[in-house]
Amino acid sequence: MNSPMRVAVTGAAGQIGYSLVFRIAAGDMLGKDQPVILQLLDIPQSLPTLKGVVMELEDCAFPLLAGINITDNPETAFRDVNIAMLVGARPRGKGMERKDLLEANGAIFIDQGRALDEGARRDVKVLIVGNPANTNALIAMRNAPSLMPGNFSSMMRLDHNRALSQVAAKLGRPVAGIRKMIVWGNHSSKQYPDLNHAEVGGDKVARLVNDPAWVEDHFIPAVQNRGTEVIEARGLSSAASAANAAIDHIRDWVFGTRENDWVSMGIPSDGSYGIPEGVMYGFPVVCKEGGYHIVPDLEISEFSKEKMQATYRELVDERDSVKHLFG
Ligand SMILES: NC(=O)c1ccc[n+]([C@@H]2O[C@H](COP(=O)([O-])OP(=O)(O)OC[C@H]3O[C@@H](n4cnc5c(N)ncnc54)[C@H](O)[C@@H]3O)[C@@H](O)[C@H]2O)c1
Ligand SMILES: O=C(O)C[C@H](O)C(=O)O
Repeated sequence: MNSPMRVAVTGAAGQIGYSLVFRIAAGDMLGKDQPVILQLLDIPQSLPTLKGVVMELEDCAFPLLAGINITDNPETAFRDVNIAMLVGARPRGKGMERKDLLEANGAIFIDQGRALDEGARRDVKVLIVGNPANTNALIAMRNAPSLMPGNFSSMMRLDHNRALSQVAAKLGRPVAGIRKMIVWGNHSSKQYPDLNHAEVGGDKVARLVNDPAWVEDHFIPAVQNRGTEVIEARGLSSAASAANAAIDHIRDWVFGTRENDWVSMGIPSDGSYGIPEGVMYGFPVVCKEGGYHIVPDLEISEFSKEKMQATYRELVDERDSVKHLFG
């Protein structure tokens, strides 16, 4: 058996937390031979609820669960962590855009960035889920100057999985056969789900779909607006699918993406594909040996370039509105 890995989850008493922590403890994220210690953070008002979650974790008698700590102090939560999943933040309600949450949520990521900087392992993998995830991730990263930018990521995987699912349904093919999907940019309604490079069974998805109107008028808006649709239907934002995407994101980052495929991750932009440095942007990445690289040399159409720049511009606007929160 390996020695335990420490996994911090913030907002652990919330909806996503309730779907996430049980799956981590069951070994769905780090493997069936990897013990975990859960370091769960929430605000003082939510600690009574969190104690109930801990009781249930105990009652599952998970063989891989080597310890549980709960706290309302980010420094305690992030001490020596290998993985930090920053979920805790307010969700949007009906009629809101995710960026409307910046005011309420942005400041959370100052203290959490500082606490990661102070206490996390130097090779910590940080995933920001709390919305607006890309810009919150930028705030955390900018408040953690002693960690590398590459330690930080934001979640595009739910959008990526939604896009896979839309294509699988359109083609009547198993979702596992669809490869090389991309969701570029911001986790917002301006994101750009791009199926131009996607393949199934060696064929190009775009050729099999053969319906540009479906791509523009159905596929792209369906993926962009799926979060809103879930909120309309449930009265609450996506939780189980978000937790599932967070597990997929970390699992692939740790163990690598499958052969001949890639995933979408929000990562610090480095100038690739005409996206200047300075934002957290969804790119196609291959993960390997605990790291990742952006998939190079993809041919980008004029239509795609325009959409990629539009989602970039929104990220710049978000960044400019929270500059005062950077360390
Ligand atoms: N990136 C994505 O794809 C994606 C998908 C779904 C939801 N989200 C976002 O994830 C966040 C959480 O969603 P949820 O449905 O679990 O919400 P929720 O309201 O059910 O839970 C949020 C939890 O965070 C806690 N919290 C608030 N401030 C905190 C702080 N400073 N430190 C620690 N914990 C804190 C709350 O007490 C609560 O327990 C929201 O911002 C939501 O919009 C992102
Ligand atoms: O839409 C939301 O606000 C929640 C989440 O970001 C989602 O995409 O489901």
